Amino acid sequence: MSLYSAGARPPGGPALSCTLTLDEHGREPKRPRLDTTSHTGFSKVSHVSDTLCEEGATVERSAQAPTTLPNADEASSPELAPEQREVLELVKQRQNVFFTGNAGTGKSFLLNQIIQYMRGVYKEDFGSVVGVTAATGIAATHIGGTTLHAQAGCGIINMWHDFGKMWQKPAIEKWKAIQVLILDEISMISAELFNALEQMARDLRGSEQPFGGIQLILAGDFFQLPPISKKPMGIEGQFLNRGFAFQAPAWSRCRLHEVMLRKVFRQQSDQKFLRILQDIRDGQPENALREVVRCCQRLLPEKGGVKPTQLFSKNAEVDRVNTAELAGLAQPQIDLLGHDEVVPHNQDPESHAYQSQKERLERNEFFKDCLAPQRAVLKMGAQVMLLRNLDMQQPSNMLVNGSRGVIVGFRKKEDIRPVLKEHVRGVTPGLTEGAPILIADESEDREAPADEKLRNAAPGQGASDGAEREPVVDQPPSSGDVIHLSDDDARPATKRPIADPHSGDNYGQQRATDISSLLIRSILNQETRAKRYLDALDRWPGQQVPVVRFVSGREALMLPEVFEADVHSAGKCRRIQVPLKLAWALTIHKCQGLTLDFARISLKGMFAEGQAYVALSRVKALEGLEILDFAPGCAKTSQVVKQYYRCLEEGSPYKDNEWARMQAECSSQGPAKPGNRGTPGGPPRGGPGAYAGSQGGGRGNASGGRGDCFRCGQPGHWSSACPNAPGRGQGMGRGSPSPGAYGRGGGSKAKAQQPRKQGIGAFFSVQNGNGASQAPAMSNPPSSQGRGSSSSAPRKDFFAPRRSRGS
Ligand SMILES: Nc1ncnc2c1ncn2[C@@H]1O[C@H](COP(=O)(O)OP(=O)(O)OP(=O)(O)O)[C@@H](O)[C@H]1O
Repeated sequence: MSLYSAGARPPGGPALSCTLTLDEHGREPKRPRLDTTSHTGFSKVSHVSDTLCEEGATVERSAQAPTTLPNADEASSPELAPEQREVLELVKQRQNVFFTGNAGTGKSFLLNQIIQYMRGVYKEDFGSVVGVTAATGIAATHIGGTTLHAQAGCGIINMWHDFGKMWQKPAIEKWKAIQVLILDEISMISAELFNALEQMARDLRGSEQPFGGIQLILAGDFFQLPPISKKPMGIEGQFLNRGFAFQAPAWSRCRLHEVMLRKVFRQQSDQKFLRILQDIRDGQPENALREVVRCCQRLLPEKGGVKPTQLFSKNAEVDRVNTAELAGLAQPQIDLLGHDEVVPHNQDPESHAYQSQKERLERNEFFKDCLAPQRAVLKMGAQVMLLRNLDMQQPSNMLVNGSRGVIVGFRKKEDIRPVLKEHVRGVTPGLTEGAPILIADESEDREAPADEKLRNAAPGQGASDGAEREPVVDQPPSSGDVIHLSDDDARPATKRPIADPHSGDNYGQQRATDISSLLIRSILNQETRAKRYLDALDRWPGQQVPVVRFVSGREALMLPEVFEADVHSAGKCRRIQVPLKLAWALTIHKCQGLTLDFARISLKGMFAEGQAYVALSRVKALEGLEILDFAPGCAKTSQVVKQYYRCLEEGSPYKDNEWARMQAECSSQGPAKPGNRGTPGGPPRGGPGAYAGSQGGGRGNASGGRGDCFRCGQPGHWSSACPNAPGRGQGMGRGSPSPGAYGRGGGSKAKAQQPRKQGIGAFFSVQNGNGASQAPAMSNPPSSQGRGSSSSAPRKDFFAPRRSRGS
């Protein structure tokens, strides 16, 4: 089955042939379409190749997964564009799909449709069977998912051995249960990560099928932001996050049906802007940018009191703008300090191990990098962004990491505690579903005007001492069913009962109702959850909890959340803080995936390929765009990506030497190449497993284990025939000898004589075309002699011709 459209020549590519056949169900294929009103410049609208049939290869799914998903009414959306429908069909047929297209072609929109469909199919199992993920937290917000890292259970990968976390029980269970993996913004997933996860999925699931038989639904646009690769620090085992996902051997292994979405929805009302964006995307930005600057270097007015979102390339600019905007609000400042703590693995405070783990944890970068600031400085009216996913079980109510809103009030901790306590006891005090939200208003009863209080406040008060200034009780922007009480709702109930015209409650009940109705819905009557929030609230030093009205119209109390990071072989770092960040300005990396009505964009300091394109393509029309500054050469396009898309258009396999180059880079710095099974002598080399072993206390030394099974660490067999692999008897959870427990050698296939200690180290290998495991490209292995170099030539599977694209 092949679908091609006849049409114009792709930029730099040959004219496309037109081959249309009926599919295997005898359906007429979707007609190729060229949308003259909003074309992306690609002549081929859809590219679906089905070499699974052509090559006689079938992708085996896990036993419990049906081969074709049933129809679910939810997904029969008449609004989908033809290519979007094409993708949905493939999804229903349980094919692996990658769909791409210009910014605004509805990739995330379609993912949401697919997710809705999957919910209909899997019903209550949806959460465990379908992994909804994106490359970044913010991108995940648009599809109600989580980051790929969180779903995978590996967290942020700094070292190859971090993949070892996936051998912990919860992660293994997740990987075993999952049948579908949805991943948005694939452009930001590196080849190294994609390859590693594909390998890990196979190992964890005990299946040699691509991704262990999980159905893959990948979306993204490689012309947008690339993966953030890391600077080599000369550290053994450092994970550099290199390459585009399509450069990974795993990409071709997954036999993806590639579909190009062609209709741009976002800018469909502004053809001129659409052409400009296309030129920038194509790598011909000079005239296009000149035109943008000519049209848009002017001040955009506020709309309904809302300022345009400002986009910058760097965090420093974002912070500067947010701080200035906050200062411009004539409202008292509320300083909320977070609670930081560390939890060493070792539980004996007298022990040396405890002390050293504690010190390591205290110095950990988590406390610098944590999204939630140690000191959150907020005001009424501040534009904020949510840093957590909340109420994910309720699609209509969902508040996701990245949701933007405005602070409309504060509630006192002392008023919230009793309400939470009631929920811990399973009682919902005074809560009526859909009860009106009560918000304090400025009143004649107030002791002093807010700004007067601010003037009276001692210099520095509330800034660093953890004591908040008086909360603002100003009238927030109004919303339909909000009742503005002329009182501070924190006032003791006995002092001034106020009748609620809707419920007739007195003030005391009303206050509880107010707080209850503002609570994250998933707390209601869920004792454990309520208890967790109560614990966090008690440990958090702040006294005022912000109420945020989100763009969706929902208002919610932003109770402190626990932000936590696992630090390998040391313990946990923790911060308890309200999950909010100022958001008048955002970095361009944070805005990928957003559609903005109007934006003020700085084109200065762009450092990544695709960055200018991402920034500019957020808005719908030139009239909604203000350019702050401009630097020549700000719009960069990746030549690799251009070539990849050319191949996609032509239906030819994409090949480059990048994967091999990454490996050569390793071997040039040391004689061993990743993937080699050990050479006698020397420390463990040759792959993350080896580094994990070495980091994990010198396991995998010269004395043993080279050539050990990558799965169980035992000598005498290869991982592909591991008798201890999951699904072949023995589980691989904590406590069983996990591959990560052992270092791996490089070089020869000599079997180790001595199994090493067990533990949860890292393990990671790449399967070559013959099913033999090899380690992936490593960065900066220290040079040493005696390491194998037998695989210095590019491995066959890295360059295996992709299945034909059907022409
Ligand atoms: N079939 C459709 N019908 C109506 N509107 C659509 C459709 N598909 C997408 N849209 C709208 O087009 C806009 C852009 O969609 P979306 O954000 O999903 O695009 P995208 O391809 O994911 O963009 P980006 O690559 O920039 O993240 C959204 O406002 C979305 O609601």
